[in-house]
Amino acid sequence: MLSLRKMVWGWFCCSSEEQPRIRPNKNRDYPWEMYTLKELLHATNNFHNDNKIGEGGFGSVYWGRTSKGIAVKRLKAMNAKAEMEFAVEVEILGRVRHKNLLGLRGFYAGGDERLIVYDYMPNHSLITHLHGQLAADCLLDWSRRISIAIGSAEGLAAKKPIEKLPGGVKRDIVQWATPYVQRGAYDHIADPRLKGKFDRAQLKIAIIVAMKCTESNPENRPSMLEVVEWLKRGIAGRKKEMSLMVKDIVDENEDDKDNDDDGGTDYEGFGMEKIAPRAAPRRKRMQNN
Ligand SMILES: Nc1ncnc2c1ncn2[C@@H]1O[C@H](COP(=O)(O)OP(=O)(O)OP(=O)(O)O)[C@@H](O)[C@H]1O
Repeated sequence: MLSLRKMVWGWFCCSSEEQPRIRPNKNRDYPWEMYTLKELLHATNNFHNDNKIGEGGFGSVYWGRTSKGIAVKRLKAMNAKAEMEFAVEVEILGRVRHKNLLGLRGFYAGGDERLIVYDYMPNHSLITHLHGQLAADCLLDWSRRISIAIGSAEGLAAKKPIEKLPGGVKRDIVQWATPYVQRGAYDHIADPRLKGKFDRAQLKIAIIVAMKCTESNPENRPSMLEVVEWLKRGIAGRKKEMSLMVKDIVDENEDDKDNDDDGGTDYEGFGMEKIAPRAAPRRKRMQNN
């Protein structure tokens, strides 16, 4: 992965010409198109605010119309990080076609403007369905949630090489769940809106896999192919493996506590704010699941 990073860095970092260095490859390794700025300005009504459909860490996303609906991400301030985001996104997403991965249609790079063009996804994001404005309309039941988890893992497994999360990001994602895992109280981690309607064995494996994926040491994390296999095959025949994984999680948590000298999380280098860890939930009755 490092070599890929360097490669794309080299392509973009020093580029100040109007023409981008990436060009469509005639042998079809790269199926993306190169758009002109004029085409994308026209499609998005000059990036009109009414066309804006979202905002991410690196820029705004606009709905646009060409022959079909497109979403155009317009990167804000061009700096080294934004160049990297652009290069990695075009290079990695552009190479992979998978039914569960957002299709990258093409890009524009010229001067200070970096635009990435995707298929338009009309059904909103997963987070909108789970916690946002659509959460009240229709509850995603357990079987749909687990099939989305498996589908996402399959999509990520297809998208290789993929960078592993750097160490240190664990707490914000799953740290709050650790005390429950230590006590085997998996039910407490489930979304209360499911009202207990979930497959307990699947829930348990999903939680353990999520925790393994965020281990501090990237080398201890499973590959996405392993994740797919665990989520699909479940606990059957691997109880021992599961209990070893839980032990690892508990041990790692103890190590984290020992190394934690200021009570905060070290996000330096990730462009994220320092966030205080969530308070451990009050101890409840032990549950064996
Ligand atoms: N292809 C798309 N179709 C429809 N809406 C999209 C599309 N791509 C992005 N969006 C909307 O724009 C928002 C911002 O997307 P963007 O990819 O910039 O950021 P992100 O994935 O949320 O976060 P990050 O910047 O960290 O990658 C999304 O949350 C979504 O609502």
